[in-house]
Amino acid sequence: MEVKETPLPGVLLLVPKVHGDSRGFFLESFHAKTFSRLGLPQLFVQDNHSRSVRGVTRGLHYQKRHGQGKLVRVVRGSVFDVAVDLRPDSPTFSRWFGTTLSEENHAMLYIPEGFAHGFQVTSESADFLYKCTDFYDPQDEGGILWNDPEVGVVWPIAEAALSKKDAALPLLSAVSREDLPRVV
Ligand SMILES: Cc1cn([C@H]2C[C@H](O)[C@@H](COP(=O)(O)OP(=O)(O)O[C@H]3O[C@H](C)C(=O)[C@H](O)[C@H]3O)O2)c(=O)[nH]c1=O
Repeated sequence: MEVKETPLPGVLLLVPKVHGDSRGFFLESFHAKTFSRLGLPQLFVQDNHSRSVRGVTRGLHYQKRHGQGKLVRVVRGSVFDVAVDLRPDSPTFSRWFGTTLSEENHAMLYIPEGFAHGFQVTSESADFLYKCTDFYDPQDEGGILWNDPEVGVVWPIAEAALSKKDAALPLLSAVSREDLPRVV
């Protein structure tokens, strides 16, 4: 597993070793001992799979009190994946980091609690899989608008296809401190 730090402390880019042969390839997408060695969580309690078409932008989401660490990857197609630091006292508060995750590069991103997460599909369709360190709690959801100018994410596709919920998310400046992710 190749591990690269990002400009956001705690957000890590992970590229698993790919064992290719005439049949195709094999890779380990998660290994508790490797994660323990990297200081990453070993316990993920929920796996998710979403499929989206080109231009769909999901996010920027987080959970307020039951923050979810997320290990995200793409098994078909490609996305531009983004993490935004929403830890109020962090020196990188409101800073974002983005990278392409795809079936070609096999790259994974680990996004800790305290960050908003979102992605935009850059292929015809994309299958997005991720592991979460806490359970989904719809009453605990928070989010900020995908194109909040204060955050300034540079998305590959200007015209995002959004859910009604995401189109109505607030700007970061309108989110009170108690509605930001709780940092344990
Ligand atoms: C997140 C989630 C959703 N759902 C149900 C609720 C809705 O009936 C349906 C779609 O939910 P939503 O529109 O919130 O899905 P996304 O827009 O992909 O939300 C996710 O988008 C960004 C990228 C994230 O990182 C979060 O994991 C999550 O907020 O799935 C569940 O049953 N379990 C879940 O864990």
